[in-house]
Amino acid sequence: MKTVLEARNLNKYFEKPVLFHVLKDINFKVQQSEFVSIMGKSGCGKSTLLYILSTMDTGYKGELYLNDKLITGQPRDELSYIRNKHIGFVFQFHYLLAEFSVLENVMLPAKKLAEKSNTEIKHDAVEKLRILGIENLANKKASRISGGEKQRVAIARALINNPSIIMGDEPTGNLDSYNSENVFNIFKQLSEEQGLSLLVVTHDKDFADKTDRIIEMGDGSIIS
Ligand SMILES: Nc1ncnc2c1ncn2[C@@H]1O[C@H](COP(=O)(O)OP(=O)(O)OP(=O)(O)O)[C@@H](O)[C@H]1O
Repeated sequence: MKTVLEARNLNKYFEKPVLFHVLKDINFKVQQSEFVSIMGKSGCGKSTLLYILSTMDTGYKGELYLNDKLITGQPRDELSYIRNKHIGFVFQFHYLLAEFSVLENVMLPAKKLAEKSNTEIKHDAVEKLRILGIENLANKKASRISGGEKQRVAIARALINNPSIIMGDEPTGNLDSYNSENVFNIFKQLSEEQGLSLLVVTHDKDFADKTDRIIEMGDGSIIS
């Protein structure tokens, strides 16, 4: 089985207002096609960990590998490239551009990467919308669709560059139970059918119980 993401001995300290050891010897792997959730009480360090795993925060000790490549210590522009190319993000709030169409929103990360023509990007974006069952929304303004639809558009946008892993920070935190289940089913399908790995921070026990594995954090450590 191929390892997509690996954290080795991650430690993180906040220095202000007082020295605080927020992440303590975090070690884990996420395999290809694996759907993993991270749970733990408020303040135990989940967001801090996700910020490091997503390559946004470089102020930590230990090593981070993506597709067996050492990420730690890479220059800032390389990290930005890696983030855009290999990691898809889905947040609690969708951060779609309200005045842009659904299709334009989905195309944006691929335009930023600038490895394909506009025609190819458009074709890919329509394909992602089709996978999510919302190709009929392509030309609607992002401000004119429902909350559940917006989150599906956000997932399509996260998929546009064919990432190795999708990271989610409370992706169902703002949704009702019907739409939460919908998002879960989409993630499950992506892992099973497209071989995508998923790593999702959630407070939703029902959601986490259905994933392949739960990483339980407590007080900055992995406790199970
Ligand atoms: N920039 C910072 N400086 C100092 N302390 C911080 C900083 N950011 C977070 N913390 C502290 O680090 C700890 C972990 O915070 P973090 O946001 O990672 O927790 P969390 O598990 O994601 O919580 P929640 O579930 O409420 O989102 C908390 O005690 C928080 O107060």
